[in-house]
Amino acid sequence: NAIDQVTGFGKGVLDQKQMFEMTKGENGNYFLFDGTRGDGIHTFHAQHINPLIFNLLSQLADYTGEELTSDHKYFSDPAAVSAQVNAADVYDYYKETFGRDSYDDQGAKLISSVHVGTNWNNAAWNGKQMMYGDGDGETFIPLSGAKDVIAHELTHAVTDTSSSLVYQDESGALNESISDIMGTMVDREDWKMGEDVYTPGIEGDALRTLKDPASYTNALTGPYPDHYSKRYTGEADNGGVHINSSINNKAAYLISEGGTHYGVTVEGIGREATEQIYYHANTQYLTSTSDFSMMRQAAIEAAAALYGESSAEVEAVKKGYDAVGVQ
Ligand SMILES: Cc1cccc(C(=O)O)c1OC(=O)C1CC1
Ligand SMILES: [Zn+2]
Repeated sequence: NAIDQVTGFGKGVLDQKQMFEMTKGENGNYFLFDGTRGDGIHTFHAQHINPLIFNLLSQLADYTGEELTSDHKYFSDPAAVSAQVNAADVYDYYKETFGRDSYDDQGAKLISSVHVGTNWNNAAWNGKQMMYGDGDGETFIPLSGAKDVIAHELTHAVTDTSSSLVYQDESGALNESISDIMGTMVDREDWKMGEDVYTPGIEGDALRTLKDPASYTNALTGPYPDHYSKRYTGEADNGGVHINSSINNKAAYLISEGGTHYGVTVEGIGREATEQIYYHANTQYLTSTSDFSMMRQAAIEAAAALYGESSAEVEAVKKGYDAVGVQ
């Protein structure tokens, strides 16, 4: 309860000093439970269990890894410190920006497990909790170190408790895109995804970019698609959910920042209106099988409900989707 809440200290994955809420147990040990947000934020150590096994244990037995304790107020596990701090920041973003109390709007406990697998270059929301790999040190450093990654994973949980967009083909690409959009909204400084934990040896790159997706390439399609006519139609990656997400990502970027794309000029409406439109589209208009055309319609309806039928916001949404070839 509240009296056990104390301030913890530690360094994050990027070696930054962090302070965070944690709990003092009866035996005087401290552990990474923040009881001040919803039903709590709790970070555990997965002991490098194989990711598939960990995922199974998590689904079948609510297994969450081992408690991380410290006999004083300093925590020395950077991956765990970053997971706890970034989860709290993302909780605060959803509460302050949209009035949403955790991913289910019922205060659901935010559980993260770090050190999943060995040098695992992945992060995931597994339907019950977040799982973070340590990365292999070349492609990734511990993935809980990036706020946009945690916002991406937690937005998968928001999507699963709202539109439930099926993680396949066009609905799956929208599921992915909404996670990227919220990731870049929480980590407000840029339009890149994962830049803080991706390829420590290379400056300025990222896992994906929303600003100019075609400037990055991937193994499946080469340049990421920035127009519906360039979408990937193969089977890999659940029908290209991490590929075709770039088409909707580009639309969102244009709606927020404006620009001219394939001859279509969009007057940007800014991050604040854009995040509201996508949050309302995801929680009130989209359904589990929505495709790109329905995404356009849902964003128009959300903008009209929020700002008026003949608002600049509605106009920007229409032009943004015109620019990426989605009617
Ligand atoms: C690193 C990674 C691998 C596979 C799936 C995801 C996934 O969560 O879709 C993933 O995490 C991300 O994409 C976050 C945004 C950087
Ligand atoms: Zn994702």
